[in-house]
Amino acid sequence: MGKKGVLLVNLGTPDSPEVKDVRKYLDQFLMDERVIDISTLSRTLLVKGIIVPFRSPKTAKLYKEIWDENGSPLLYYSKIQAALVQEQLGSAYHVELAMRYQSPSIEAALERMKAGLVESIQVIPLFPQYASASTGSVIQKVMEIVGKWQTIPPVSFVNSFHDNEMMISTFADNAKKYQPETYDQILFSFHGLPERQLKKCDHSGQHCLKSADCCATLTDVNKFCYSAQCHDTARLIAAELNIPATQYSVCFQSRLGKEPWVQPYTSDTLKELAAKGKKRLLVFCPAFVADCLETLYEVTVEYGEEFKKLGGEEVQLVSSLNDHPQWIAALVKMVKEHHSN
Ligand SMILES: C=CC1=C(C)c2cc3[nH]c(cc4nc(cc5[nH]c(cc1n2)c(C)c5CCC(=O)O)C(CCC(=O)O)=C4C)c(C)c3C=C
Ligand SMILES: [Fe+2]
Ligand SMILES: [Fe+2]
Repeated sequence: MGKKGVLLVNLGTPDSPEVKDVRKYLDQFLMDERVIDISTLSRTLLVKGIIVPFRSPKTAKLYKEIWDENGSPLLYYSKIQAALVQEQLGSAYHVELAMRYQSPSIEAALERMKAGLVESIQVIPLFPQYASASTGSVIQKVMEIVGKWQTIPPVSFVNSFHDNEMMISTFADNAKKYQPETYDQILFSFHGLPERQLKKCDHSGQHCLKSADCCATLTDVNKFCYSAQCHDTARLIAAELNIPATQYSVCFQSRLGKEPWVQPYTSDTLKELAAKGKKRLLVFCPAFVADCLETLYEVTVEYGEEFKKLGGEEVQLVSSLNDHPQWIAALVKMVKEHHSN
């Protein structure tokens, strides 16, 4: 019997923190029609004419701040995750890691699986909450590539795992050493998304952003709503740590451009909390399964400085899932349960 193929895919990171590599990365990332979802002409003018030239030197500086002897933390931890999952699943499985943008590429990983004569391919986009710009883009890319093969093996996709029990308890476990109850407020800061993309994911056209807070509760009707899944992840982590609803806030970071993104923005939440006299914040970033630029720089450095300027004292990041044994066990379980279906 052939091996069962497992493809783990994260977002991607530049090959180096040099401007030329950051430019290549941003160009590939932001030219994705699911990320900047406007007409091809407008996207090309905006990305190639404005964002990439102006943003690349600034973003390169930030990457230099988080790049260490292991390279980009996102790639470093993703590789460890894949290696540990392979080790635990054993020789009946063929595990590959790919990045949606830059390297290692999805094309090359799928070719290696094909050469290894895998009998099936299970794809796990490493994003707990579904978004068209992340999970959707990975699924589309894999389908485009495999769709051109003569023999298309059984291919399956994990669509989201925002409420995965072992993932929830790994985030909770990572927080315990900080004694969450000693902080003034707990923040769940998720990667943001343009509001337009939330609405486009609502196939009923009846739900997302139709009323105040409609995207803050997960129901059967909005089960693919990124915002609702984020709120649900936050609720579950808070419940695991016995944090009452009044003690935590959900917010969204990393907005790009001027149009509205999912709210509240993390910056506004920091202002609001500082105005209420909150001094010490503990911050989870549960849209990411590995530490990356958005956790290590945006939260720790940028939001840390911003909050201090507002009169706050401390912004403490809860580290991501990285190589936590329970997270690796969660991935292994996800693979096995999926294959037994
Ligand atoms: C959680 C999943 C992610 C979604 C959804 C997502 C959407 C999204 N992102 C941008 C723009 C940028 N994101 C950047 C970095 C970045 N984004 C994610 C994840 C999601 N993005 C990760 C894990 C990272 C960090 C990568 C790393 O190398 O550490 C960047 C690059 C940094 C910068 O210049 O600020 C941009 C740009 C958009 C526009 C978008 C949805 C529309
Ligand atoms: Fe992003
Ligand atoms: Fe919604």
